[in-house]
Amino acid sequence: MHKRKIVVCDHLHKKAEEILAKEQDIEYVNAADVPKGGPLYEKIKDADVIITRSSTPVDKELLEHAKNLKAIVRAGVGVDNVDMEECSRRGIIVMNVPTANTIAAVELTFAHMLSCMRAFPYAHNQLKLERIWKREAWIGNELKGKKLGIIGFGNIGSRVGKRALAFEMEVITYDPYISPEKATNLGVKYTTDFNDILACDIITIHTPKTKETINMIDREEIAKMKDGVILINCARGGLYNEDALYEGLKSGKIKFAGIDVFAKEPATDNKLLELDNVTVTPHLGANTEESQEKIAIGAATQALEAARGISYPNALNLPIKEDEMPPFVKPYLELTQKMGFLAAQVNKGAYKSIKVIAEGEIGEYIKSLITFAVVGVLKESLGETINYVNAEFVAKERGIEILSKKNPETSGYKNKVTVKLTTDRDIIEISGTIFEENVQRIVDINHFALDVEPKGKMILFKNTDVPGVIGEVGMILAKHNINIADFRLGRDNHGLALAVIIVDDDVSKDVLKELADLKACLSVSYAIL
Ligand SMILES: NC(=O)c1ccc[n+]([C@@H]2O[C@H](COP(=O)([O-])OP(=O)(O)OC[C@H]3O[C@@H](n4cnc5c(N)ncnc54)[C@H](O)[C@@H]3O)[C@@H](O)[C@H]2O)c1
Ligand SMILES: O=C(O)[C@H](O)COP(=O)(O)O
Repeated sequence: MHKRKIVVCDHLHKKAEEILAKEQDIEYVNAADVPKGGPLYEKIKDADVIITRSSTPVDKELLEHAKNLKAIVRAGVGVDNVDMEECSRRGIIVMNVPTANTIAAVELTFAHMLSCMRAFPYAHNQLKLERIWKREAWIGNELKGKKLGIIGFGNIGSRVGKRALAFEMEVITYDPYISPEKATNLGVKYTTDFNDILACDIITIHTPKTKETINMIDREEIAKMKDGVILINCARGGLYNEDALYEGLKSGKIKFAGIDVFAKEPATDNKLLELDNVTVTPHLGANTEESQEKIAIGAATQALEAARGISYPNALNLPIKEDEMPPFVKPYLELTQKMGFLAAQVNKGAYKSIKVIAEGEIGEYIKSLITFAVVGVLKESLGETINYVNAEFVAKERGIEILSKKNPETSGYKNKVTVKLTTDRDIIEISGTIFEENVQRIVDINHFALDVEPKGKMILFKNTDVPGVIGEVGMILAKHNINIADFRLGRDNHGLALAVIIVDDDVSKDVLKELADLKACLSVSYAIL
């Protein structure tokens, strides 16, 4: 039996191994202790799926060594260690395991906040390491009554807000991507003015690391803050500019900072460590037994599903989210892919453009239809290496123009999709619709009206519409023991006809040649759907 290989690249809770190691169809490799770079590349060179945490940089170099990789499971939330664009270009699906570590990160945020308020680690060290009992040296402050500014009000930020209210703090949040009610319903003030956050006593950030959020707090922002402000970062290093943070802490403008994450990790030589008004932890936001167990179960289960090609839960770079679409859309997507595949088999040549025309309500899903059409067309030449993630990248790289048109007006069908494939040799246009009960039908090929189920072995036979042709075609097929399962004919007003003949048996090149040699034949092609 061919086994699919799953490699775990970082330390996970033992539950992951319990789930993965017992599966008969899976080759499980634990590479958590394998050094990054060459030794790890050796382990992952034939992996189907890898599971990583933030310590494995999933960059171009790693991907270059993982030629068989189909999916990556990031056992956690942040995917800033993953080159998403490169993964998409290569058709690799990236998933994360959101929410499993939310509470762990929320509670660590409070650990830092309280530690900053009471200089907890310094008092602790003085007593424990120096055996000095000096109570008067450690006068702290209380959370009660302080104003907390939360940047990013997602899973973690919102729960930090909820708990801060229990500490009787005044809470305000800045997150332009949520509805204000998400905050106000909890009793948290919502602002679109970042200055309101900068005016707070304590500021904590809970956004992902993106182009927009890197250096979100820099010298300029720190200058606007209250003297003696406290800053917490349990999200990602670099969201607060580390040089600016260092200067602010050194000058006393920032009274204390609680930092779990660093721009470069491991951060053993980070200059923030020299200061005596920071509390630091080595990226422990997700490190609780509870959170790691949940993450391990989630990551292992997702990796199994992906390795078996069953599903891709929490996929981040899939352009199509089928579960968010109304049920009528899916059959159209499938039909569109089949029409693309049929078009590519019938119109062989160098692809110039792929156009999708959608009529009716289905037009709302034109982007997804395009993806499916492109996958259908390119599957003919690229086989299984093309998928919904890399389809448009690959098409662009090959210089294939992708065109689309939405037509709210319909031409007799409630919804209709047309795939038009232009190659250096020909143009083919195939239209299809879905009838009641999800029945897929091709209703037009190059302006010949037809009614064909897109399924099985199909001969497309174009001829001058003269008597006797059907008989001649039937005779040739019978002579070669090819059984006709269905015969559909489209005719135009110019004396031409197009037959789509569905057959039960394989059709050889010789048979196609015999058909092509018939006097009335204008073209013949063969496709298997
Ligand atoms: N220290 C750790 O170990 C640890 C653990 C878990 C998560 N994290 C980090 O915390 C981050 C947040 O996690 P989450 O689960 O709450 O994610 P989430 O996606 O639920 O929330 C992120 C929030 O940030 C907001 N946001 C994005 N860009 C913004 C911007 N420019 N300004 C303001 N808000 C913005 C989003 O709208 C969203 O509401 C993760 O991306 C991860 O990097 C760190
Ligand atoms: O983004 C996350 O989920 C956290 O930063 C945890 O990262 P880790 O899995 O490397 O601890």
